[in-house]
Amino acid sequence: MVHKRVAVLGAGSWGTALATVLADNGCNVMVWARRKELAEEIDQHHTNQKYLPNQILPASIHATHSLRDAVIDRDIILFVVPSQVVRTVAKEVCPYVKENAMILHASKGFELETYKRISEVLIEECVDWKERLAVISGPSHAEEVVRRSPTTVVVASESNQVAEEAQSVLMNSYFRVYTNPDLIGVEVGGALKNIIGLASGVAAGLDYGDNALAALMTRGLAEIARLGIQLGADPLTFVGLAGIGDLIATCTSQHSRNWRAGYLLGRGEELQQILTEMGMVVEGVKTTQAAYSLARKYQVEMPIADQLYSILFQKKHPKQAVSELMNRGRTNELDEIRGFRKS
Ligand SMILES: NC(=O)C1=CN([C@@H]2O[C@H](COP(=O)(O)OP(=O)(O)OC[C@H]3O[C@@H](n4cnc5c(N)ncnc54)[C@H](O)[C@@H]3O)[C@@H](O)[C@H]2O)C=CC1
Ligand SMILES: O=C(CO)COP(=O)(O)O
Repeated sequence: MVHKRVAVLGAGSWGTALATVLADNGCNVMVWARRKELAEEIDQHHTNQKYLPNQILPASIHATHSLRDAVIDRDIILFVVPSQVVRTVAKEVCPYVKENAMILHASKGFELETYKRISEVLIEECVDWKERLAVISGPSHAEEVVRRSPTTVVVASESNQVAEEAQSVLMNSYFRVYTNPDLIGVEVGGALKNIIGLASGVAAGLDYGDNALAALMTRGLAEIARLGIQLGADPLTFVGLAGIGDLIATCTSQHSRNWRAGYLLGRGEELQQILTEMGMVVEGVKTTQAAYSLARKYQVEMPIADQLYSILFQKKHPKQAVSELMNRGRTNELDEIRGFRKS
């Protein structure tokens, strides 16, 4: 295995977990943390108590508060910050990133102002990155990865060589990495599953059972695929790890911040209060806004996303939203998946 020099930009739960995988694989890892105290905690005490409590990190992981120092002379730059701040971080590091460095990202969302995918945002900020960029996605809760619990992910790139290089750097005995050429589908699947994760949490908060969960996941996947196909994705990607795989992990796990936020909404708590108390990124909230607009732009039906939008931003009662979903006009399952609908 080639031992690369990697910068991990973002010291939240997922950045720290991916840093652990890379350190286990013998890479020289430098994590960038926005807060100086967190950089010092990771660098000197080998912990990240806020995001991954009670976990001892490999002592070989170093951390810095300086973005410039983090990326200088690194072979791989891995972006793992919340989707809405990718552009700012990319703009700041672009001048310091080594020529030919591989650019990876693991963020799951769209940029709200532009509705762009994260790879599109990265390329806009640094056009040179286009040929050497890949995304990591799939069912991978950070809390389980740091325990070295068996996990499978997918890396997608338009360049097969870049995808295979990323695969060989990340893969190990507990972290199995598949490649996929469908960058669009993998990014869209990773982003949109958070909407259905939130909706599944709402259903649990309302004390609905397995039937409702199965309905949300199945019909949720249909609407993810409908929008994804319009955005240029390969439909088969949605039956892979970045589609159904991540949907299962998010909709059925209490590790999921999206599921938890949805659960509390279903229990009647206020969105702002939930987000403040959680203190972690809940990507599905902004992704629901993006999907609401994208569905209209591309004229795609996304009834679950639409109802979740009304719960989140228009104070619709979750039970009312469920009633409206159940009482939609009659339809044919397969026509809907294919995107055909009787008016
Ligand atoms: N946690 C997980 O298990 C997984 C998370 N992801 C994705 O990874 C991305 C990052 O998520 P997590 O690490 O889980 O988040 P987190 O909530 O654990 O931590 C957020 C991180 O972003 C930083 N941050 C917040 N605002 C910032 C700003 N303005 N500028 C720079 N940094 C800022 C915080 O300081 C913190 O380090 C998200 O897109 C998420 O969907 C993907 C797969 C698994
Ligand atoms: O993407 C994830 C697991 O694959 C993490 O989901 P949450 O952001 O909902 O915790």
